[in-house]
Amino acid sequence: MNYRIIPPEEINDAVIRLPLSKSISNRVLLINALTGNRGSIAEVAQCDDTSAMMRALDSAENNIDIGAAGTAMRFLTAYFAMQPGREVTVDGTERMRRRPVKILVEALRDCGADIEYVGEEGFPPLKIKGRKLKGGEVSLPADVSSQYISALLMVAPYMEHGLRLELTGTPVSAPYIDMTLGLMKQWGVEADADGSVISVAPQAYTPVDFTVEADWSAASYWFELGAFSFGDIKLLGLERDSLQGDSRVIDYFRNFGIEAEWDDRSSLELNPSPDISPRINLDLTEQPDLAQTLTVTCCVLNLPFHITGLSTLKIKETDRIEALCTELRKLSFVIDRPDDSSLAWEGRRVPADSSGLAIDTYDDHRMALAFAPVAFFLPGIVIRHAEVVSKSYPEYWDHLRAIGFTLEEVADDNLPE
Ligand SMILES: O=C(O)C1=C[C@@H](OP(=O)(O)O)[C@@H](O)[C@H](O)C1
Ligand SMILES: C=C(OP(=O)(O)O)C(=O)O
Repeated sequence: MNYRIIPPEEINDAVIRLPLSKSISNRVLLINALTGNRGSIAEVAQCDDTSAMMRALDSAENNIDIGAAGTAMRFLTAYFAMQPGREVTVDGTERMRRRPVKILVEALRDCGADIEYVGEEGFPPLKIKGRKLKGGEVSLPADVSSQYISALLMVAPYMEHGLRLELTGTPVSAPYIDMTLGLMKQWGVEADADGSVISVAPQAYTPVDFTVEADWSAASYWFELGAFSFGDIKLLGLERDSLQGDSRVIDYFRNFGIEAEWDDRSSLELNPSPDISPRINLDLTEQPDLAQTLTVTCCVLNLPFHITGLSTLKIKETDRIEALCTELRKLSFVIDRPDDSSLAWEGRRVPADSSGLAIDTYDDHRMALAFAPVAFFLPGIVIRHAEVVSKSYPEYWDHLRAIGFTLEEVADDNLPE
C-alpha cells in the first residue's frame, strides 16, 4: 500500500492521543510473565512488536516467530533460555536474520544457557533448550545494542547466583538500560549499578498494577510536523518524568523553534516559533530512534548539521544510514558520511531525482513515520509500503487523516521504477 500525502492548508488545534510505548510494553510483558502474569497491566501498546511478544509468551509451540521485533528477539532469547524443560526455535523476518545476537548468546552461554545457531553463526534463528541458569560474573561489550543488556538484566533475578554484569566499551542507547532497571525496581527488584558494573542478586519480582505511558519516539513525528507546519499540536498520554530517553526530543526541537509546554501532567502543547538555530550539532548515542526524525527535519528546514552517535543505525530494521542518504538524495539533499557513526550536511543539493516524490521505506516504520510530514513542503509526496508503520504506530495514518491530511492510495504501476 502506497500513500500519496496531501496536507491540509494549515494545522490548527490538533489533538493527538499517542500510542503507548512499545519499549515499556515489551519489558512489562516479559517481567509480568516472570511473575506468572499475576500483575495487572491496564493496557499495553497495540502494535506488531508487542503482538509478537504477547504471542510468543502465550505460545506453547516449539517454533516462535517474532517477526521484525528486535526487543522481542533479544528479550525472549533470555526468557526461553531460563525456562527449564522448554525447547524452542526463535526466528523472525529475513532482516531479523541479519541483526546480530552473538554478544547476547555468548553472555547467556556464560550464564549456563544452552543455545545453538540454526543457520549462520551469530544470527537468528536460535535453538534454545531452557534450563535453570547459574549466572555469576559476565563481561560483555555494551557498544552494539543495549537490548542484550536489558535482556540479561530482566532474567537475572532468577539466576542461581544472580548476575554481575561488566559492560565494556562505550555504551549505546544507555537510557534503555535505565528504563529496564527502573521497571525492574517497580516490580520490586533492586539492582546495583556501579560505574560499568551492574549487579542483580537472586530475588523475585513482585506482581504490581501498572500503566504504560505514551511513546516519545512516536511523539517526535508530531514535533517534526509542528516545525514544518507552524501549527498548534497537543499531544496526549506522555509522561513528564519519563522512563524513555527519547523524551529528550523536547530539548532537540527547541533548535527548530518548537517550545513544548505541559498543560497538565500528560498533555503537551507544541508551540512553534521562528526562533530556529542556524546549524545543528547533536550526539544521538542515547536516542538512536530519533535519527530519522532529526535528519529529515534539518534537511527540510535547510539547516546544515552534524549528527554523531549513529553507529547502531546500520543494524536496525534496515541500514538506516544508507536508507536516509538514498531517500534524502531523492529530495535533492546530498548527505555526507564523515565516518561510520555520523551524518553531516553542509547545504549541498542536486536537482531532485526524476523519481523524486516516492519514498522507499525498506520495511522500516521510522522511514515512513519520519518522511510523511515532508508532505507539508512537498504536497503529493508518496510513501511506499505505508503499512510498515504498524511495527510501532498503526494509528499514524488515521491520526494524520483526523487533522485534515488526505491520503490517496497509489498502485505500484503508477509509481516510478
Ligand atoms: O530496549 C529497547 O526497547 C530499545 C533499544 C534501542 O535499541 P539498541 O539498544 O539496539 O540501540 C532502540 O533503538 C530500540 O528501538 C528499542
Ligand atoms: C530499532 C527499533 O526497534 P527494534 O530494535 O526493537 O526492532 C525501532 O523501533 O526503531
